Amino acid sequence: MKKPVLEMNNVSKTYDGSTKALQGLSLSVYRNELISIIGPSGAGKSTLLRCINRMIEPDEGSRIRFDGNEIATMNKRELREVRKHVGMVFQHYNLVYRLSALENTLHGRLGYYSTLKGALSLFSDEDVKRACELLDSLGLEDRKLFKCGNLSGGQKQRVGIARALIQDPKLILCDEPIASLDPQSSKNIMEQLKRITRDMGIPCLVNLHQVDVALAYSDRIIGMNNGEIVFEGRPEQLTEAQISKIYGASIDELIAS
Ligand SMILES: Nc1ncnc2c1ncn2[C@@H]1O[C@H](COP(=O)(O)OP(=O)(O)OP(=O)(O)O)[C@@H](O)[C@H]1O
Repeated sequence: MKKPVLEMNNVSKTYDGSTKALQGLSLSVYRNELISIIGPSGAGKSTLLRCINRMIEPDEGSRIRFDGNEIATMNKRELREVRKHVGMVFQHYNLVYRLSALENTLHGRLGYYSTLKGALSLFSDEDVKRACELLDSLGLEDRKLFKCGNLSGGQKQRVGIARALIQDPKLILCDEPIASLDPQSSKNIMEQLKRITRDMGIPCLVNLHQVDVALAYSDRIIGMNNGEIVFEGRPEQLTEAQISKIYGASIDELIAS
């Protein structure tokens, strides 16, 4: 039987002792899967992604197995080791704008270097070569030495993807990766994520606000409402009634809003 890369069981997150952002949620993620997470604002999508690599600490009793290891109870050193293999792509890119696309990409390797070498940017020739190849493969061959602050939104996000890929990730988490992009750039980024999933076998878990994008690119869609999974299935299984259940509103209301 296929083994999941990520297995979440009974994961909860309560903020400030009262806001139940995640309520006993379970989810398995397999290789070669692009999974979209959709749901209204406040449903818990970002919290879910951030609990996976413990950028947010889940509640006690939550179980998160990644690549065969239990993350929820790991110490800091073990967690650092795991985080090396979990790439993250952010809505606002999280790039250092005064540095080049190449330097930002190389930052994805920092987990593999000593603090001193990293601080001095002493990256190996091999890593520099790989960073260049990744930027080439993402259509940024003529932008490698551009400062990231001077790149377009779509180009910035492709640098964000290159930085995630150079980590040698076993999983990529994307928190609203297209929320700040125009439709053409959004399409390009989703196609890149699809290519990564299909050709490199790296599963991507993607938070999205656009149902049409989720339908077009996902192998599986997770619908969340109020910290719970209220739909899980293939795009063709997502009916209008299911969409209303996820968003707590009719399709007409959603289109009008
Ligand atoms: N740091 C925090 N402290 C307290 N409450 C928080 C914190 N972060 C999130 N929440 C609350 O947890 C719930 C889930 O938030 P989360 O950001 O995960 O939702 P989301 O589905 O990603 O929303 P959006 O689509 O608007 O980004 C919300 O009620 C939110 O107000």
